Amino acid sequence: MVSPQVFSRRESQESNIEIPVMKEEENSSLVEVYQEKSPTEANGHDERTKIQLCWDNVSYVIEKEGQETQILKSVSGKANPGELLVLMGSSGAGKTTLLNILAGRLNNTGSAKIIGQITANGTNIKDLDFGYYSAYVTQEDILLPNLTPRESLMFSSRLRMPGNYQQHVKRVDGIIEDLRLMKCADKIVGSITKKGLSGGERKRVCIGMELITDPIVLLLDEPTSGLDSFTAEVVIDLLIEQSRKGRTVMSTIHQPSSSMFDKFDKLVLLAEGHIVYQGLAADSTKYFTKIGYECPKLMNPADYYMRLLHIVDRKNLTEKEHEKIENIVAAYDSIEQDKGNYDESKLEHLKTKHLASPTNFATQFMILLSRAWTNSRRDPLAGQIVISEYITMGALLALLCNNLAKNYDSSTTRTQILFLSSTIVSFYSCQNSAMQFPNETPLFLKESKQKIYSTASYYLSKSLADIPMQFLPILLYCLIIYWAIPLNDYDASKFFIFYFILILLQLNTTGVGYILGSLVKTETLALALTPIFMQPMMLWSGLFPHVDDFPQGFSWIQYFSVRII
Ligand SMILES: Nc1ncnc2c1ncn2[C@@H]1O[C@H](COP(=O)(O)OP(=O)(O)OP(=O)(O)O)[C@@H](O)[C@H]1O
Repeated sequence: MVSPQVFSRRESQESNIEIPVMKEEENSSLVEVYQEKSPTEANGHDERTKIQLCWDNVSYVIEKEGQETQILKSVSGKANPGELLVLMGSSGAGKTTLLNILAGRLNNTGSAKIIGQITANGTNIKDLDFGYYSAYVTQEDILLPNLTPRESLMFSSRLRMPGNYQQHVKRVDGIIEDLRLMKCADKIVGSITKKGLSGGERKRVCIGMELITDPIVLLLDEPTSGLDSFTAEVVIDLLIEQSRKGRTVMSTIHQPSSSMFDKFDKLVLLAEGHIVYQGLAADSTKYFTKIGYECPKLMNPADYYMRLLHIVDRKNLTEKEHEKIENIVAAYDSIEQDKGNYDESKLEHLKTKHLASPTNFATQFMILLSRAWTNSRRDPLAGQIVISEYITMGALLALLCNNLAKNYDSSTTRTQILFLSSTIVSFYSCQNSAMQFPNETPLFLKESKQKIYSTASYYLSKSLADIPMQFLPILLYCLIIYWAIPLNDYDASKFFIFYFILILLQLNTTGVGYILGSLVKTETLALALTPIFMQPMMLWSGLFPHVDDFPQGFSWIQYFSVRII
């Protein structure tokens, strides 16, 4: 077996797009040089496995309020190994839908139906665990903001691939080199609020995260969106390089520059759910000239196609738009060609393989704990805010109630302070954890869909990594109010009981916060949702009214409250 680097060195000297096939004698001599297992080998893929992905008469039908809408209209086509195939078309033409169907990310539901079949080397992808062979790079960059690219890739490799530490390091170094990430490998990824990597670097890291498993089919949704034309071209160059390693690379692209367009191997143009061109990108202008739509000489063909296929209002097509699309579709349909059938019979028949995590629960937990801890300790501001919240509230309470002990009838006030303490802990914990979660939900959903780890290992590791930043502020709060007021005799054991009860409450409401945070997509919504959920829990916590005064049959509700007294 040969490492991918060997392939890339050999192939970079080749200018055409032929898929390199190694001769047996070359292969065996290289085995002696490269004793290390390549990622492909580690994943169980044969080094020479190549996939032709075909889609045959695929339709996607949505049913809404009794009305059926056909998003994809019986489209057929194929993507070959060793080529970069680009999907283009006007907004809403169905590019992402097709890509998602090919990736196996869309399934039949009550309101959506997929018709037709998708095959990989002639086998229906439903009969394969296609995730084993393919990878999908989403339009959004799904990365943890406080990790570096090297750390992100390393955690991903350790979670997804077998091997020892040295093998993971080697694999990650190879990807960093392949994707030209050397300069930024040890910089923090960053986020909207925290400066980090540039858009192009971030996108390359996202591609690297998917290349960790050495997929044979690489699907990408608009990897160049939001990038300037130069950076976008760098991304395209990298995708071409990846395809030359024998991968089948398919990507949707918005508005490529003309020099970028010239680099595409194959082009699939979509209009209103129909494929209207499929073939060599370089031949597309000739084809459109032939059917009566000549691209002006000095115009970027990509711009021309976008204008030609542009529809102002999809629901109300003008007569002119309707006629134009009908003509282009009819011209394409009239071409006699084998559009969606598997024709690379020399490619190996794929066997059903199942995605199985290479790690057990304990390993997943340890890697996830280390990742979550690294990510959260690099965000000191969040911790500082939580500490200030508790210290401020503790100090205010201590200031107002510090002569409580002198007051002979202070039991009511003590009860109120206990209630207030439980409210503070519940609110802050719930709110802070709910706000954290929307940022991590896309990563968690993506990784759990890829069956990289179990939900339990993720939840446990996350809760444990958050503990220091949650236990410490509560300890500071207790130290301030318990002795300053004082809430009890100067008895250390009672102090720890008080602290312990607040910690239990904190763990509980943090869990509630995770649930709320996972229900919404933004921090703002999570913030808005917290009081809606927490306020009723305060209402029936037993302070007003007392549990004994609850309506008959409702006493159970006290257990769903922030009650600690
Ligand atoms: N589940 C769905 N329910 C209703 N409509 C849908 C659904 N999925 C897709 N659509 C509609 O199908 C059309 C095609 O969507 P798709 O995202 O595939 O377009 P696109 O070509 O990728 O567009 P863009 O370039 O703007 O991302 C759009 O009009 C979209 O609103």
